[in-house]
Amino acid sequence: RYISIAGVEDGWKVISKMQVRGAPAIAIVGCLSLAVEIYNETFITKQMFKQEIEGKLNYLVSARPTAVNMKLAADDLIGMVNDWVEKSVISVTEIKERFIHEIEAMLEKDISNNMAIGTFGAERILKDVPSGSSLQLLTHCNTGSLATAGYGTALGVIRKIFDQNRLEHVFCTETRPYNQGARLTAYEFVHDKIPATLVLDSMVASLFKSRKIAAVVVGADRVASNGDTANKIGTYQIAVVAKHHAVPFYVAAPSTSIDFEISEGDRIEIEQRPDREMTHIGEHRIAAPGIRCWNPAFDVTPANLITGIITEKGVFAPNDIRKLLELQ
Ligand SMILES: CSC[C@@H](O)[C@@H](O)C(=O)COP(=O)(O)O
Repeated sequence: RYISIAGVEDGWKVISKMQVRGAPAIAIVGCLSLAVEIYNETFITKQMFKQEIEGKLNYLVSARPTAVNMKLAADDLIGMVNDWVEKSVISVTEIKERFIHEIEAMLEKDISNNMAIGTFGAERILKDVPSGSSLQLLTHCNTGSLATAGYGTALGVIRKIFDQNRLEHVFCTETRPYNQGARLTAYEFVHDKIPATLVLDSMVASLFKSRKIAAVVVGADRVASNGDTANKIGTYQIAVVAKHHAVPFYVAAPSTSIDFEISEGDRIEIEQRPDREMTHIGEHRIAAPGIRCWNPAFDVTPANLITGIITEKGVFAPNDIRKLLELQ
């Protein structure tokens, strides 16, 4: 479904209600909602522009707390505006135009990041299988075109392996309780005619036992500087089970999902979602009335369960992710 977004208030709502979701898409839609809002506004002074965009970007950051992309985008944009404001040669109109241009550029940058992640990830995963043979993968949640500006992160890696005719099959988890796997990832696989099978979250151990899964590849909402990774609830238990079955476990994430200011995963704020997402499917109640619920939207996979973090700059061992800073 297409939903019109007239400004920041709409942007905040679609993010908070998860009509738009996925860490990169949250940042891009949030920032675009601000671009739309200011497009027809006239600013008298640079200070007025600066104050307005700062307040509104920080408001957008508050829509969902775990994914870091919106926060990093807000910090970058605020930093840029501060620089431009200090340069007295630039008019407020020019600052506004540059600001909107920077936001539009996020779309193209995200797609090119995802293509690079796809290439690096495919290369790494295929290195471990005999040349010319095809492989089976598992993914969790949705990390595709519907979670990014296009192509996808973990799903981009899967697309790349498929494009190279090396994908025998991919399994996607249902991803309870919001069912991003069943609703979105499955949709993208069917749409692109990628050979795929849906499994329940509780089937992963059995899947590893009964099928030869070459690797797990998932996305990230926030990677801490020690490589601990927050991603959709259920990711951690897949990583534990993957370790038991000696299945390599990869996180695919652009540098816009890496938070070098957070030292370890325990410091990442985990969003709690409403009980209703667990107790109901659509309008239909499935849980016994009166039962209490615990509904964290994300969990943190410790770095020692992660084989590699696939970024647009290459694949890093989780404890080496800080090397990415040297490449920026
Ligand atoms: C490229 S999207 C990466 C992550 O944002 C994704 O794996 C995920 O956990 C999404 O959670 P969601 O609650 O649907 O926003």
